[in-house]
Amino acid sequence: MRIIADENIPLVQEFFADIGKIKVYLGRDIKAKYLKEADVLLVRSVTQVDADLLQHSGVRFVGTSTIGTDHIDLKWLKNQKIAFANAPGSNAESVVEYVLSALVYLEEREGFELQDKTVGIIGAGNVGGRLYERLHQVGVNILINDPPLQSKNEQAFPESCWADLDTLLEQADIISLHTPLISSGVHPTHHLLDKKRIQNLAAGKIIINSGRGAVIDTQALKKRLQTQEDLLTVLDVWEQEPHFDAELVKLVTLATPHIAGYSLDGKLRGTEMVCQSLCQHFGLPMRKQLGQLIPEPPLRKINFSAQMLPEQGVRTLIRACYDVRSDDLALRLALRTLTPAQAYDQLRRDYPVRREFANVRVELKSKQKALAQKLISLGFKVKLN
Ligand SMILES: NC(=O)c1ccc[n+]([C@@H]2O[C@H](COP(=O)([O-])OP(=O)(O)OC[C@H]3O[C@@H](n4cnc5c(N)ncnc54)[C@H](O)[C@@H]3O)[C@@H](O)[C@H]2O)c1
Ligand SMILES: O=C(O)[C@H](O)[C@H](O)COP(=O)(O)O
Repeated sequence: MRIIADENIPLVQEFFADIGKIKVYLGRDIKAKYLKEADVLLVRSVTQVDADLLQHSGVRFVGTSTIGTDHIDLKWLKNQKIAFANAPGSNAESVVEYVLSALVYLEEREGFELQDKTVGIIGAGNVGGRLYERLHQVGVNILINDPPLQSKNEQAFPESCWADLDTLLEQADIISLHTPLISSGVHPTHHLLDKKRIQNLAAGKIIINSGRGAVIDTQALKKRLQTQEDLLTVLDVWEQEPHFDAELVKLVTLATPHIAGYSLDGKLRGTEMVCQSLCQHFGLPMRKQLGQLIPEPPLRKINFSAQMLPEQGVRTLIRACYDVRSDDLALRLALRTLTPAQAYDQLRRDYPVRREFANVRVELKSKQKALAQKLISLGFKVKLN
């Protein structure tokens, strides 16, 4: 089997070398001419997969080791009977940890307690649903907007959580977007936060977008931020990536180059899931397991003394695992010398190893039960001594 793959798929050789002959390219450089003889195409989100790329190829299976599929022409693949797999949920935990890191930063900077705020989650699937679980367990009030899910399964969340979009935008202090990018149909998400909704947002709201850039009309957001500096904004995703608006970066509170899902655990889960789907499709045995291949985390254990207060403990740990400020700073520094597209590709290619909270075992004294409960709710492993 001949496999063409994005070189930024981690452990691509380890997972796929015994299945076929692999040739890797930069995702943006994968061209139709390289695919003529190929059977399998493995991509990430930067490769547009459509008729232009595949119509003269022999590709029978396309895998994207990402959650999002807006870079894939799914309808065309289906019509051509080309098998397809993505990696649902693979990096959902990583995105949730990104949001938590942003929230603890904003909490400290702005001097509020998350427990006193209402968080509105728009899109409550793998990412939004997990975020709900984490925040709900630590006592945060939550509203949810997800019409497709609500119509399928009203019981997915308590009745009091469901809100229509405009009610959520009005009542939530913090709004976190986790929908796919959908441009047509009954529930499109393209510019879901349009000019009018952005203008109507009350001062002081926090907007976090780690879904897809074009779910917000970012030109309207830019205008609002230029005229009234009264919103706090965290943007991981942008319109027109990688050619995003560097002026908008200057106006937002935290700006990162689409790395919310970039924990090593999340990326590797994506590789493994696509490998599993490929093996299943071709009736091959799955010889590799992530558990055998994933490296040891750099931080494995943290020991807190009895003096550690719950709030301080939570912040310290979240930052020890992942501090979103470092990604924000790296982007702002890179933009001093590079174009947005150069900065975007370079920072994502050279992304430092980031591991998920569950890799860290926190040792506490047996009387620190309140802190233990909070940490478990946020995804850490805890041992009481
Ligand atoms: N920034 C990153 O690094 C990163 C990482 C992973 C995923 N993502 C993005 O986040 C998206 C969500 O990921 P997920 O794993 O939760 O996907 P998912 O498919 O599990 O959940 C998406 C949810 O959005 C809901 N939805 C669809 N249209 C909606 C609408 N108009 N209004 C409100 N809700 C709507 C769906 O019903 C679903 O419940 C992905 O599609 C991807 O675009 C970004
Ligand atoms: O959809 C996803 O899984 C994420 O957006 C993912 O993190 C994108 O990563 P990329 O493929 O752009 O490297």
